[in-house]
Amino acid sequence: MCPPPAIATENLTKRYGDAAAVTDLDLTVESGEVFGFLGPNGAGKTSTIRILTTLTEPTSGSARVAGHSVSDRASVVEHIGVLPEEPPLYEELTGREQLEYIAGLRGYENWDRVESLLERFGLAEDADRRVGTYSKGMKQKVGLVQALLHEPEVLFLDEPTSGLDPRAARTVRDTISEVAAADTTVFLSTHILPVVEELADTVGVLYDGDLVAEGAPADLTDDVEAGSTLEDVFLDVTSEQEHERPARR
Ligand SMILES: Nc1ncnc2c1ncn2[C@@H]1O[C@H](COP(=O)(O)OP(=O)(O)OP(=O)(O)O)[C@@H](O)[C@H]1O
Repeated sequence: MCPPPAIATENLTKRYGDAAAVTDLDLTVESGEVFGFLGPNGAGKTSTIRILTTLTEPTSGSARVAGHSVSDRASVVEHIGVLPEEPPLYEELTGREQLEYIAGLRGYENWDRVESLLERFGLAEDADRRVGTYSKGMKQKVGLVQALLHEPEVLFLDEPTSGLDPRAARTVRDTISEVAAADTTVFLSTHILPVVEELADTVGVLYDGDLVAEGAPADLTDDVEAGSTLEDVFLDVTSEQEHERPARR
């Protein structure tokens, strides 16, 4: 029997006043896959992620994550890890204290894993310095480690390689491959399309709150023309939409 999808939304809608950010979104992400969530600025990606991670409520429609309704915040939060655009960190804690604090909140006491992740992300030497003294990239790495520390079923990553140097970005991509190989579902939102091309099993393109293309990267690129890239798909789909629909806002 197939496991239930890791993420399933039905008619999911988010409005801010009169402005629609997400409109009747029907999205299914199968368990264990890496889903690349693309879309131009303002398409509604962050709003969708905020609903799926229970940070905001939908205006209408429904969503389930790891088998639980997003209205059941406690159950969803237990099964997910989140790296938002701005990682939530306590500047006054050291890197190690930050991770120990988050691990403690989750009742996760595998300190060896904390140490090995610090090592892996090149943070071990600076682990006893305050987070407030870290560079943007170091904060991003601590944010990622705290998102995946407790081995969540579903990992939400919003621009995970933002601000990282090439070596750190490589570590992040390798880490995503590894957690995906260990059956974690990864919901990956990024504008860096080669990362999606490398890692995603399925890609969805959001435009003005609607899902306008979805499929395996190779199928989507074949639909444009042989030899094209995901960037070509993105440009093709979004310019088609620009011509087809009047500005909604
Ligand atoms: N708190 C808010 N109040 C009002 N409007 C909002 C709010 N958050 C988002 N929006 C609007 O909703 C729409 C979708 O925004 P969202 O941040 O979800 O897009 P995005 O795809 O994540 O964009 P980006 O790629 O630029 O991060 C935009 O028009 C944005 O201005």
